[in-house]
Amino acid sequence: MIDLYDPTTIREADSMAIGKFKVPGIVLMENAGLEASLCVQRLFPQAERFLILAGPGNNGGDGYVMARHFAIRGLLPIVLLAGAPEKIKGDALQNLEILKEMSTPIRITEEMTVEEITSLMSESHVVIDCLLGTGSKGSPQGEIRRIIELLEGRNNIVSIDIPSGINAETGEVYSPCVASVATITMLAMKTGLAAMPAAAKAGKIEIVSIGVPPHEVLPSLPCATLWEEEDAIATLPERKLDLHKGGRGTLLVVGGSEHYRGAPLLSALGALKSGCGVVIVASTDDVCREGISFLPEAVFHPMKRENPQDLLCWSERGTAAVVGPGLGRDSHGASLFECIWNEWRHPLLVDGDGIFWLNELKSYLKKRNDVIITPHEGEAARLLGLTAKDVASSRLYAAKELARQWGCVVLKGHGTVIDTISRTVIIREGGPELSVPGSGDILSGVIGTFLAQQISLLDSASLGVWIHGKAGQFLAERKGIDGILAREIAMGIPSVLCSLREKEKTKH
Ligand SMILES: NC(=O)C1=CN([C@@H]2O[C@H](COP(=O)(O)OP(=O)(O)OC[C@H]3O[C@@H](n4cnc5c(N)ncnc54)[C@H](O)[C@@H]3O)[C@@H](O)[C@H]2O)[C@@H](O)CC1
Ligand SMILES: [K+]
Repeated sequence: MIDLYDPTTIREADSMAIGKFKVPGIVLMENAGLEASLCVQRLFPQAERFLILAGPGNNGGDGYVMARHFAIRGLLPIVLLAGAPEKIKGDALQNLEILKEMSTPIRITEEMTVEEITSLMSESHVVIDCLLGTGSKGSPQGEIRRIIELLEGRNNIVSIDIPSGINAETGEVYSPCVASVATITMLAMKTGLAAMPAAAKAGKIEIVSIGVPPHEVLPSLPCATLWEEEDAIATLPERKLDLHKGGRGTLLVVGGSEHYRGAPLLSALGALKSGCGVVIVASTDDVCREGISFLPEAVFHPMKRENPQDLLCWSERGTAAVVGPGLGRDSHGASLFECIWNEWRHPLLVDGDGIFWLNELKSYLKKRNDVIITPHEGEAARLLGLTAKDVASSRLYAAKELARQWGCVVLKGHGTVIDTISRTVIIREGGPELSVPGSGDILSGVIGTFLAQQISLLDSASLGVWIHGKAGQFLAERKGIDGILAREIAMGIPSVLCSLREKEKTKH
């Protein structure tokens, strides 16, 4: 698990290092710049010529320290001051004054032609982006904007702390924005570096010390966490030797309609391939009849769509339910959804058409605190009254807002965000191979399986998304990212689980 912190928390940690631990700010900057310069050399051992683009704040200050340390090592740094050099103050100014006494070239970009700047960019082995850091606000303006535009298309940029032009809190990407091959970030990882779309601008991320132990200055609870394999291993349900299929959970899947017959079957397949004990597919007569040959391991309950209460006969045996895959948008779909939402007494996952009905019927629904909703960006946008573009540009914010309304949300898409108001998890496993029809149905079954085994909402959602993503990744490695069928993702899940269990054994 990688802990993530927003810029406000990082600023408070810097203040604590200065105030409580009495480490002067200029010493923090010295450590940050020295460590960052060493890190750049580890990443580019052959590089000799470094172009340091420095903005007016302390991010620029880190750059002057880096330039000095490159010069000490006999390398060739050049510093370009971008944007209002008269604004430079404090620790950054002091480091600039030191550098001015040395022979390192320092130039002001406003006094240079585009050709001069771009040829320096091309001649350098590494361009170092110290334009904007965690103190930046909104889209880059003025001279900094012009310089970022000149960086477009270069593949030798390393950003310091964050790529200039991202929002380090929300993961938003402004225009223009630096796209880096690596980002060297100070003290701890920023939330915006892990969240899409900004994560795609950061490249490889390295964390360097500012000379104080992070746990001494950062709060014990991070603002968000980035899940890793060890988290999936730690969350796996226990498997005793005398395990009975009831111990693997009993999941009710409610969905399917005239035109969407496959969705509940794929959800059930996802559940069975994730180790669910009993899966009951409650659907139309047709789906149940045809479903038996597709998935004989499932139990089928042909629904009386005019009498949704009939489904509640599974309340005794069932331990969780998924409602929505292919449910349909006719009045039967509405009454089935309303019945399950208001009367099902076990944890519930709402996906697909269930999310449509959640939005339509919200004023008729009882308050529940045991529900996971799994919208993609378009569905999230409808729930929030925003556009899909708004949601895509600020996924962390959208997930938090949905969690405020519904308790636990899985905002699907690359860099899935899971939010329960008090906790935020980001999962980066999986890629474009997962954007295929039925992939979300499989995911609903995977998460439903863990919910049915009494794992918490947050852990069920995180484990389900991680495993689904990893199964996609394994497939992509063997078959590429095009032409994957949703059922192949499900078929890959046992190998993912097996590899997690193997690693679990070696840990004990
Ligand atoms: N003690 C500390 O606080 C430490 C800070 N460090 C560095 O300091 C950075 C934060 O420094 P600052 O708070 O000075 O902030 P920044 O260096 O991020 O930038 C603030 C400056 O940029 C200008 N600016 C803000 N938004 C802009 C925009 N959209 N377009 C153009 N100009 C804009 C502001 O006028 C201000 O002068 C960190 O990212 C890190 O690199 C490190 O040196 C470690 C220690
Ligand atoms: K930067």
